[in-house]
Amino acid sequence: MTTSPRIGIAGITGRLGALCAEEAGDSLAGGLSRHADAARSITNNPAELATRCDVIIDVSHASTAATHAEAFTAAKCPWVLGTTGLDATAQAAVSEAAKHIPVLQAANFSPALTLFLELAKQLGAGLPGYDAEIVEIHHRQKVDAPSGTALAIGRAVAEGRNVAFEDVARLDQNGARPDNAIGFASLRGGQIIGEHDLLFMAADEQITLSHRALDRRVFARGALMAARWLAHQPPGLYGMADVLRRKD
Ligand SMILES: NC(=O)C1=CN([C@@H]2O[C@H](COP(=O)(O)OP(=O)(O)OC[C@H]3O[C@@H](n4cnc5c(N)ncnc54)[C@H](OP(=O)(O)O)[C@@H]3O)[C@@H](O)[C@H]2O)C=CC1
Ligand SMILES: O=C(O)C1=N[C@H](C(=O)O)C[C@H](O)C1
Repeated sequence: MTTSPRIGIAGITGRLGALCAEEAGDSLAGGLSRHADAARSITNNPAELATRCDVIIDVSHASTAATHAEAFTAAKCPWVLGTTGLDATAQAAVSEAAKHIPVLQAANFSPALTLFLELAKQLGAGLPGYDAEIVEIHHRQKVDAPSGTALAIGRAVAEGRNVAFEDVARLDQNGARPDNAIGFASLRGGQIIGEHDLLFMAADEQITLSHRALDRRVFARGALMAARWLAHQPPGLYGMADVLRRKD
């Protein structure tokens, strides 16, 4: 393989996929869409895209994840998966694929948000007994809620507290909060790119960690950084923190 891997984009017609294609520049080897367009090197066949690429960035739709897992595994093609909203079956297919090919799964490709997750874990560990709530706001077209990032933040807090996320997450549940609960609230409207707040609240003080994506390109640039790194890794399941920790 050359040092600049050939990159394919699944979801190339989408808001983020189109930006990833622009950021890939000359490295772009093709795209995947439900509507093939040979003139633009866009196929509707994931297996075909995989034969043309050294790595695929997937920012499409949760319903495609299991099919993509199978196709990219068969082609031995590294897979950067940024799509959110996967159900348990799709997530299991991702984990299975990572036994055979390099897979980098990240709900948020922003470098700052990646560090936010580490801070969330630290705050979870350091502030036992504080109520933790996550508020996220996105554009009116977003299909999944809570956002993948909000869920990742919740998982980081739970990990810091050494509790099982499934036991403490209050998804779609209001009412009184039991100890250790992690609450979620989602707002949708306009063209907001992505806002996440993590609040820790006690009777006598409160701390809030906030992230605002101001330009969707922050995700596209992070996805490209991840793809160029993942193309040279052995099979396994990676995250954005692995990319930021790289020594090169
Ligand atoms: N990891 C990260 O940093 C980020 C992740 N995301 C995630 O990336 C994904 C895409 O986001 P975004 O670009 O805003 O979404 P869009 O809806 O703009 O794009 C998704 C593309 O996926 C394709 N697609 C394939 N199957 C389906 C289906 N069943 N229903 C709808 N679309 C389908 C569509 O292309 P076509 O019609 O041509 O097939 C569509 O253009 C989401 O899961 C989002 O949460 C978003 C931003 C940042
Ligand atoms: O759909 C989006 O737009 C975004 N999705 C990701 C998520 O679900 O967390 C990341 C980002 O917030 C934008």
